[in-house]
Amino acid sequence: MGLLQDLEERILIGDGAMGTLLYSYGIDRCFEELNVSKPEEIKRIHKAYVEAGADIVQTNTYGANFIKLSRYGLEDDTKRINQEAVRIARASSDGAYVLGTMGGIRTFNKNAYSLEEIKRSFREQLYLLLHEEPDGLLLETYYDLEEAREVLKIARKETELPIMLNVSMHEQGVLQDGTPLREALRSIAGLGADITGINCRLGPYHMIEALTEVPIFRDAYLSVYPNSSLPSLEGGRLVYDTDDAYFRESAIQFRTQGARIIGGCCGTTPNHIRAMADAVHGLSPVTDKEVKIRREEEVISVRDERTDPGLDEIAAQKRSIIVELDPPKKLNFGKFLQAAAELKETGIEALTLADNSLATPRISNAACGSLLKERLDIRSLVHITCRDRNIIGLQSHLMGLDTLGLTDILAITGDPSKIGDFPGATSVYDLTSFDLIRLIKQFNEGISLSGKPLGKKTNFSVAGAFNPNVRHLDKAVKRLEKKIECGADYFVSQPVYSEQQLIDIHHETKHLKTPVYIGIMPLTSSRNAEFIHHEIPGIKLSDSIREKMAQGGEDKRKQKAEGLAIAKSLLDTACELFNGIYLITPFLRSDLTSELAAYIKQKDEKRADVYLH
Ligand SMILES: Cc1cc2nc3c(=O)[nH]c(=O)nc-3n(C[C@H](O)[C@H](O)[C@H](O)COP(=O)(O)OP(=O)(O)OC[C@H]3O[C@@H](n4cnc5c(N)ncnc54)[C@H](O)[C@@H]3O)c2cc1C
Ligand code: MET
Ligand SMILES: [Zn+2]
Repeated sequence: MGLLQDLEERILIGDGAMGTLLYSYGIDRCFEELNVSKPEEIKRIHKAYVEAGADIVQTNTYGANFIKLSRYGLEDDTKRINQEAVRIARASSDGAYVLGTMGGIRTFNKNAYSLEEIKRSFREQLYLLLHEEPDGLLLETYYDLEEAREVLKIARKETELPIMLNVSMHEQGVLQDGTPLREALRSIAGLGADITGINCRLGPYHMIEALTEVPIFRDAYLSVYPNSSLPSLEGGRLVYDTDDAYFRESAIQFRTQGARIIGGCCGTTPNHIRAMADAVHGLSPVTDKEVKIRREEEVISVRDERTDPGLDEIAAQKRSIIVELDPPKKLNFGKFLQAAAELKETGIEALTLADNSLATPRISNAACGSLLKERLDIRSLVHITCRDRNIIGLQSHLMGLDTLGLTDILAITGDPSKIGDFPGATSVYDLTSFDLIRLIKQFNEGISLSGKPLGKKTNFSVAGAFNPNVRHLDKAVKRLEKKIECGADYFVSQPVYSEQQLIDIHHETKHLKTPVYIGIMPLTSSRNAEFIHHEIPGIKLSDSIREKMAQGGEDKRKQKAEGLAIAKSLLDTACELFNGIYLITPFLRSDLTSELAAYIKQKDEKRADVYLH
């Protein structure tokens, strides 16, 4: 009898975790490779599950695909690892069905691998498994519905063997893109999976609750493979609680919810499987159930009114000056506040607050922005890098900024940590700057990264970074276009040190509908000029600028005067071409940027005079 005919009659028991039982071989090693190096061990585990009552065993091939094996340099062994896996499972199955297992690749980050790469890797493993003639396929732990659908289409085309596809929920009843579980499973059944359900990430409680909202489909059986519990971290290892009695009770409830295959995922052991097999032994499958109607989706229409126009809106209409003032590296806040107050007097629109620029810790810019707002009524443009926070931290930070009323954000990748004070520090990069811009705009719709309602729509206006100091300006502009597609409202550029470059940038960006704040940073000394010329990638100062700065010698007043004269000359051109001016304060020298801001104001007033008379 085949698996599907058997399922018509009765509930079948799946096996439990493989990976968890192999932790003793080292948490960072490739468990699938053990099919080749320790086949007896894998056999022992399969046998233990069959003895415990599993009707179905899955091959130890969860990550035996090109993408995952290449993390261990084992991609050339894909064939052998998969071949051996089916043979081992068959040899230890004692008549239980053997399913060739393939695991999902994508987690929350769709960009980590392209769909094409995933499909190629999947196809290879699929053919290898099918060649060994398993009794069916198990596609499991799919967090990403798009990926699940795509690989299922491939598998369905290639084989008539039974296919089970299990997704993993982001949270109870919802996938990571916000799709309700019910819809996700329905769509999988619609693509021809014979069995569909859930596995991993959550334990029995949330899976039972989630299944109450899922009907018993006509065209596919339901499956459920819970984790044993939430894991805790002990001595660098994930440790799961085990409670067989709880699993016995849970199996009864899975049956009530219409599950036709009941197994276990991470943390489960043969004891859990035995408990569940005993619990449903001899009980007929449930074919009818009352489906809980999902509570109405929370409708979010609340949005705080914005009191100020966005910095993009201002620059679209008139001169707008923003000034970067880096949060202090030390806990003395006085000089920073004093500089901010001085700059405020010049009538600038906002201060921009870097996020640990040059990968060096500074006082949190959210704290600085909040203080500036409260004490000096200054608007802040808060930079956010993708370097220092994972997607949990980034979302928490965004919620915090909204709570503090800091609604202007510059979304950037961040300087590489190896240039900073802590060269060995890990860099997170869960998101790219494109993803971060998209995420912020999603917050403006009141929706978190996972598609969960935030209870309120945020009101962020988002800038992207623009680095024109590259060999191919057109490529940099293409990045801007992509950032606009992601939702960027305007751009803020790296400093520019040549009039011709200002003209070129204007020419290349004037088709964009979003304003550009062009960066101008006064030079402070000849050494500073030489450093920028030789050590900052992409920036080349003209000979005449370097000579002028060199003429200042060691005389601080002369240096200042030269630096300001050069910046003013650049501003003469920049102000003709761009409404948005971004002045960068070097080393908290707000005397320099204050003077430049005043210079622009004066020029603009003069120009208005000319225009009026
Ligand atoms: C206005 C401004 C403010 C900044 N503030 C901070 C800050 O507060 N904290 C901080 O740590 N860093 C800051 N940076 C530095 C910035 O994060 C780094 O320069 C980073 O390497 C580039 O990030 P991005 O967001 O500008 O570029 P992205 O467009 O996200 O670029 C990401 C990657 O692509 C590369 N790239 C960009 N353009 C091109 C191109 N044309 N061709 C090929 N490759 C390209 C970049 O080198 C980078 O590796 C700031 C930069 C700017 C312009
Ligand atoms: N079924 C596989 C195992 O138990 C994968 C579980 S989900 C990461 O190892
Ligand atoms: Zn799992």
